[in-house]
Amino acid sequence: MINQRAATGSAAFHPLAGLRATAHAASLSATSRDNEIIKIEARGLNFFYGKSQQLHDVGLSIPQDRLTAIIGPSGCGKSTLLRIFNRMYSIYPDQTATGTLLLDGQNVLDPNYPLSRLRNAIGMVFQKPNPFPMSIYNNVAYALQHHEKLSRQDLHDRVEEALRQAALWDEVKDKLKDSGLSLSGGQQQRLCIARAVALRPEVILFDEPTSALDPIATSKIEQLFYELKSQFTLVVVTHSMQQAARVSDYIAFMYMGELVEFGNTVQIFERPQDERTSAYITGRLG
Ligand SMILES: Nc1ncnc2c1ncn2[C@@H]1O[C@H](COP(=O)(O)OP(=O)(O)OP(=O)(O)O)[C@@H](O)[C@H]1O
Repeated sequence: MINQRAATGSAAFHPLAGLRATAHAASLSATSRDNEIIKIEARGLNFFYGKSQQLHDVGLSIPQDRLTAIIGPSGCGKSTLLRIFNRMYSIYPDQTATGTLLLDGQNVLDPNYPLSRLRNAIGMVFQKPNPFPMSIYNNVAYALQHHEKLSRQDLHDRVEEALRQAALWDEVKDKLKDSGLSLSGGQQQRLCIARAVALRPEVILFDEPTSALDPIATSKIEQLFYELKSQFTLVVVTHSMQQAARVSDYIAFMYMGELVEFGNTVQIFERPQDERTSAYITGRLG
């Protein structure tokens, strides 16, 4: 595997199109998806809400320690696909997924696959920041205490580590006992990210994580993605093509329940292979 981290970590932005600057583009074109370690792989994935099929034969490979953006018009199935990755749909009795979904080569749709393993491996951050109605400290400590037996000092260290990873520590270190709900929207979302990373998952799913935030808060979260992907595989559903161009290494373009195209970000924007992808990124579809 060719290591792209150095290039992605320092990536500047293309002044016109929002695509990353030349150095990063060169590294992407020199590295095909085949050279990546695949973290999640879907094969022949179908999804049904009751009898209504909303995903059709989806296949894709999500590389480890990269950011993959899922884009496409409203209702094309982006969130539905994301929620299969952690089997979140399975709490609803009428929702069914068929096909194969491999996490590190093991099929998580197999009923024998331990849900606890999936919960440990995959964290999720939602569109609307949803801190628990408790202190900033306890928002992060709560799940940790239930997952692991930690001494008081170790718990504190893990909370601090997670808040630092979410780029929130400096803003909250003097008010850890304040309510999580007293923070701004952007800070609340970073608190939710801290809550997710504290459990040390391998993959973090983000469902439209910035669509409820202002541009400055959005920009902080986008910067954070660069830090996080050195340790976690990130999958981000976004409505914003500009955001996908700014932050992603790979893009999955969906249309009407199908995965139309998957490729590295520069290829998708500069050389889309499918007419529907081309129409979407140029604003003719959507
Ligand atoms: N609980 C549900 N029951 C029945 N159909 C649903 C349900 N949730 C979503 N759908 C349908 O499944 C399709 C895909 O929805 P999904 O939310 O995955 O799309 P999306 O691409 O994430 O959309 P958006 O960008 O608007 O959030 C849509 O046609 C939607 O109406």
